[in-house]
Amino acid sequence: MRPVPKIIYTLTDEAPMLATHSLLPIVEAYAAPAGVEVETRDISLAGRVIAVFPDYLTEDQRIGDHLAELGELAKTPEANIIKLPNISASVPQLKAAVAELQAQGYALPDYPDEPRTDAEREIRARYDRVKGSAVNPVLREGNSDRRAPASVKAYARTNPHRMGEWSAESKTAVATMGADDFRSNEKSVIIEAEDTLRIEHVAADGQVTTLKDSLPVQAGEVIDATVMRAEALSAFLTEQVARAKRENILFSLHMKATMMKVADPIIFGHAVRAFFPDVFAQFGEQLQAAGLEPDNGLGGILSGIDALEPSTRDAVKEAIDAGLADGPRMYMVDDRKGITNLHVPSDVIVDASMPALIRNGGKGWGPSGEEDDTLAVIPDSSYAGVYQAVIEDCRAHGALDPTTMGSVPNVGLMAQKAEEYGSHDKTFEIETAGTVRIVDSSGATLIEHEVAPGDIWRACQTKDVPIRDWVKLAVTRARASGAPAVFWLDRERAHDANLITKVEAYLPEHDTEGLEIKILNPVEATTYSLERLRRGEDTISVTGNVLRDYLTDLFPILEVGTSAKMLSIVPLINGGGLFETGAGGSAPKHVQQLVAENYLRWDSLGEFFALVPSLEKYAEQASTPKAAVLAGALDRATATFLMENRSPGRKLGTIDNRGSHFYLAMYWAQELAQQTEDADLAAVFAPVAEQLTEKEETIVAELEAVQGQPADIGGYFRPDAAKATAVMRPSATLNAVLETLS
Ligand SMILES: NC(=O)C1=CN([C@@H]2O[C@H](COP(=O)(O)OP(=O)(O)OC[C@H]3O[C@@H](n4cnc5c(N)ncnc54)[C@H](OP(=O)(O)O)[C@@H]3O)[C@@H](O)[C@H]2O)C=CC1
Ligand SMILES: O=C(O)CCC(=O)C(=O)O
Ligand SMILES: [Mg+2]
Repeated sequence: MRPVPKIIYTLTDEAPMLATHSLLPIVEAYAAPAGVEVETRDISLAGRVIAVFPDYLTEDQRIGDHLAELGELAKTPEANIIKLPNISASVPQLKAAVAELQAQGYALPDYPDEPRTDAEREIRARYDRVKGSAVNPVLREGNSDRRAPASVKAYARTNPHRMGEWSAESKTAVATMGADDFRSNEKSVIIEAEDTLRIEHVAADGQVTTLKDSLPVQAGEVIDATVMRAEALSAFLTEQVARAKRENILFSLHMKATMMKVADPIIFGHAVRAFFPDVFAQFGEQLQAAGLEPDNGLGGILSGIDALEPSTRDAVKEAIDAGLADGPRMYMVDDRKGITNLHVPSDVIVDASMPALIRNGGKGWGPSGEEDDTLAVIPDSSYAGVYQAVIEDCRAHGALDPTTMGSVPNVGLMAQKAEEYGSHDKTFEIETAGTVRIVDSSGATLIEHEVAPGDIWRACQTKDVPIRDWVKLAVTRARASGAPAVFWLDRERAHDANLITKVEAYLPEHDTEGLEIKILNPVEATTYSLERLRRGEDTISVTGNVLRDYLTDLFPILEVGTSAKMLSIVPLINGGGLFETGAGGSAPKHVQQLVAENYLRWDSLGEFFALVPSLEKYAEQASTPKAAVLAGALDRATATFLMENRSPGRKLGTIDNRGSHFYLAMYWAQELAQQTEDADLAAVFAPVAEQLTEKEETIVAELEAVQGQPADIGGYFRPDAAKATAVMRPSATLNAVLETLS
């Protein structure tokens, strides 16, 4: 028997999770009369921690492994999952979540920084399953289609967001290595037949150590390996610190330590060392002995500093202060709290931070709250040139204009952990000089690199089925939109050269008559797309997984001010649907604001946009035409919502997330009451529409009345459900109207 179709709404973290406490009851209430089944699954950071330690917890504390369950579901045609952003935890975030759960009575083990015993290694392995980007790669069993809906572009054209001015004299620049990095050392092969490979280190004396004994591969799969040279990386970072100081601009490092969860924290650690050379020259050994590694940032060192004996502790603090005073001014995460760019590896993630810098006229925030030009350091040169090209374009032509600019939607290759995003279980920090090689089952070496201690070696894999599907999706989108499609691939890069042969082989499988399809390297593609963008023209970017991540924040943030308003669909390869909400993250700053002043400025447009295709998919999966009626009405309601400008304001006194949900509910009910496709639904929703419309003033007043005082949600990573619901549903009038639907 086939499983009963249902929509799975994910419970995640931070702002989107709080928003769910208000929005989901509306969705459930509206779904019920249409016979649409909606269920939830908990994939929050706290939920995932709980799920991997059942043996440490009481029966009623346990949660099943919902992520694994959804990962299996995503491989079936029945999948219909609405995925909100979740925390991809860095080590400091993971430790904070564990501490909160322990304080709530969950007897979880501490996170072992340096596991020594087998028991500790086993605990660490469980935490490693939760760490970093552990959710998205499991659910993304399809490629990505992210774009700004036409209604959002129309809204931005008439209500443009603020864009900082760009000066031709701006000293803002991107610094990247260009040699001895991942891009320049990359080697790539296409696998001919299914096999199981292994990764080995061969020391100078011939001793062979297995780094990974089983790497199953399929025919047609692209396997790459590359290495970043530690010595060159250190020298490069030291030079950038000096350059920022010399040019008197802000120093900032932009990485993705949450997704590249092995390589990027190591690179982050190198940057901390480069910024504070004296700290590590003088106290490196003591810090290491106390487990205070720079990979978890300056914040990790400062928070564990009491482990040092008092005189050393004070001397380290002094040396850090001296380093901050002597070095260039640092780009700040929060200047009032003294949180620098190098405090926490997850605070400044490249996808969200670089566009924010560009949107702001190339200015970052310095230690005294001042705005200034910035040296943005992106060590690996694979994609850094994209940002440099945008910066040069803005310097030459000024800021982009949201009232006239076109759009750059994205078709991204991401299925089955494609490319760099699947590299973390194949990334190694090298201990001894020698070579690292990938060997097939016959013993033949496919790829090898010479390595030195400290080098970061990594392998990536990209399966053939996803590549084929990606080419098809690109053609489908080009046909549907009429825009040219550009594959951002670089013939000079080993992996990309292999992808180009596949793209050239698979394109003829489709009808491309009349379509404009190009292959350009990332810098050329940026320039080409920007020229068109400035002329108001649209250009589809067809990219690999990392550029997908980067560009689906970059262009939306420039075009419509935020990536929260993106439509983000993942047509799953086996026929199901995954509907991501927006393209941004879980907005920790918004939670701080809610707790401080009971105001949540999270914009749920991404959720509204995801619900429409999810309901359409449900209509098809469950043969329930009423679901399609709900979808159509929601689509029209969302357009009204945008036109009437019902998104949350940024500040107290306007409607926030909760008020925006009320308006959506009102417009949605009005549309359902008015439509003529389904008389039953029209009859059910007529009184709801009438009451919501009539009571608008009362409901808005009830929602606004709570603003301005602190709110208690009883936890950050795992709030108390009843408290969070009370905070997020403060309008008795609205709740009573929704109640009539149940
Ligand atoms: N899909 C996913 O699951 C993703 C998860 N993450 C995770 O999210 C967390 C935070 O990452 P961070 O780098 O701070 O990026 P965020 O996208 O969370 O934050 C950057 C800023 O984006 C804006 N923003 C994002 N979404 C919305 C929304 N719906 N409504 C209003 N504003 C929004 C806000 O700023 P402003 O309005 O001031 O511009 C916010 O402060 C991390 O744990 C990260 O790993 C990150 C990306 C994607
Ligand atoms: O999975 C993550 O950590 C972040 C995902 C992300 O930023 C994206 O897909 O745009
Ligand atoms: Mg992203």
